[in-house]
Amino acid sequence: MPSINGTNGTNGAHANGDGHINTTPKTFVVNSPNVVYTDEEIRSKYTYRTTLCTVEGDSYVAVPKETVYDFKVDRKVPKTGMMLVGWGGNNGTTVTAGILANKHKYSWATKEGTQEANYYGSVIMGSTIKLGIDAKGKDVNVPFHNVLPMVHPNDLVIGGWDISGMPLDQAMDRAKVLQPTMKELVREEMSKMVPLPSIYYPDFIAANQENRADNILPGSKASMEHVEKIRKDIRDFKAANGLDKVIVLWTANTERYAELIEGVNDTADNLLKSIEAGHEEVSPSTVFSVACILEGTPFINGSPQNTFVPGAIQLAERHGAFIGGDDFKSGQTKMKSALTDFLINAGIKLTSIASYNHLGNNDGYNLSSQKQFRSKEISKSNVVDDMVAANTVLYKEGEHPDHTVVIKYMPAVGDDKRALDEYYAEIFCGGHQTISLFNVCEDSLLASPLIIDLVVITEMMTRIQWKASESGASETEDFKKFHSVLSVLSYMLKAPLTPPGTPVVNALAKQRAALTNIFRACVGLEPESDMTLEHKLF
Ligand SMILES: NC(=O)c1ccc[n+]([C@@H]2O[C@H](COP(=O)([O-])OP(=O)(O)OC[C@H]3O[C@@H](n4cnc5c(N)ncnc54)[C@H](O)[C@@H]3O)[C@@H](O)[C@H]2O)c1
Ligand SMILES: O=P([O-])([O-])O[C@@H]1[C@@H](O)[C@H](O)[C@@H](O)[C@H](O)[C@@H]1O
Repeated sequence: MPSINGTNGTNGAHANGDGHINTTPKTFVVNSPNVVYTDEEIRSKYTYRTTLCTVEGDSYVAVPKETVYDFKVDRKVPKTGMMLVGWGGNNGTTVTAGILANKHKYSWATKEGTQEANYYGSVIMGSTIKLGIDAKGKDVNVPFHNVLPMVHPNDLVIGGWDISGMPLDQAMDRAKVLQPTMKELVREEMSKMVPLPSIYYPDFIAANQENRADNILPGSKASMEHVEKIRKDIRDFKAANGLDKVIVLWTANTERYAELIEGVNDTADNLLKSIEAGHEEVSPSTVFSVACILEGTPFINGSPQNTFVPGAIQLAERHGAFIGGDDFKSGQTKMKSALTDFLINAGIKLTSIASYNHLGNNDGYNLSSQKQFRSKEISKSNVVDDMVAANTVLYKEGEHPDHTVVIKYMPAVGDDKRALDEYYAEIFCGGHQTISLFNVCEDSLLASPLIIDLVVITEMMTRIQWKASESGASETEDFKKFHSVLSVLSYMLKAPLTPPGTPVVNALAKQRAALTNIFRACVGLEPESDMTLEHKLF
């Protein structure tokens, strides 16, 4: 029976960094009547169990509910391109250099000794999931990357756009993120990477970015020419590199919010008309999203602005194109979504969060402009809403902790953001707990692995289809794709975009569990409940 394997999954012994030979298996196959493997695909029959609650009188009645789904996973790992908007920025250059260093298995001298390339900070490449238990009841864990046949980041072909035409070796120097010894190893390859010219509508990003804008397409407002040029860029990149698939990800500057205007961006047709008419409220990121949707290329937004205006979401749904966002959840906010979850679920009443940071990179420079800061303030502030609303014991309807977000631009610290947070909470019988955090986040080194996770998971989602078993659908047809809005990406994002009308989950543990358990379901495995009854009932 074939074992599950990513392109680089290994099942054999391998040496750890310290030379220790580890013989623990890294791949697995599920032996179940509900799972069928062929060379082309994995089919699984999965019973999804939930509890339906209805109010009767002054109480709930909870009824367990079962829905049986068929999942189908295409096992062929495609040759995949990653096109970054903002490729010449701190994140774009850092993720590119990091992938090259891993691909070539580079190591470099640092003051602490020799550093090997790795994918630390990537949930897919750097973490494991519990597969089950062995005969002695001991947990068995396998690399997350081997749960399904995913693209290996080493195999990604990288390209993209930037309003700055600086070749990537120089842009990497401008970013001031990576060790010189590492940069020298990738410099030659990076010097041959030059961003494609991009669209630049000055009003959407800080005026202080104008000096970078030397690599721009004609036109300072939305147009169908811009849409078609971006579509052609994607097709040309795909053809030039013999790619099966391309994923586009926005890691360009944070834009101001676009005003939501009826008749302009409220529907797909109105948005297309507004682009045609060059409406000034259509942002570059929305133009990129429309181009990708029309090209059938998944588009992910790593920044906080409202790229996905209602018309863009409707267009994605109409075309069955995948979109996801918003705003990488890399350090300060990731901590917030974990700490808030822990405090509130421990019955501790969080009453205020003071969330300050300063940073000195170009992102911080752009965010020093109020309109761009406002986009970030929104994404950083809403991250606790679901956790607060879920605890009606601590919080009355509409009650929530005070929450302040401050970001300051301090050039001296560069990409090494300083996050200072104070969490203030009420505890037992009038007590208080004050948690102060000082968290130095090397922002681009935290964001780069998230870019990889977003791209690899998005590509994987394009190869998963489902149908409700009772739907009467035939064995071979009527399989459907997941909804166009990939809320499964939420773990990597501050302000997760969800299908219209569906709830937003920000709690970090729930987000990871959703991703893990959906992938487990695709190979017919139950969610990991952590009940470990085998260790309690004996
Ligand atoms: N930890 C993190 O670094 C982190 C976390 C969450 C979100 N973000 C967001 O990711 C984005 C990138 O962060 P960064 O540190 O790389 O910023 P950066 O300023 O270094 O890079 C942004 C790049 O985008 C380019 N650009 C601007 N407008 C463009 C356009 N219309 N088309 C193409 N390129 C364009 C700029 O020239 C620049 O090279 C920012 O929006 C930031 O808020 C970063
Ligand atoms: O660390 P995190 O909150 O996830 O994300 C970061 C913010 O703390 C920072 O203020 C901002 O400049 C970065 O773009 C990024 O958004």
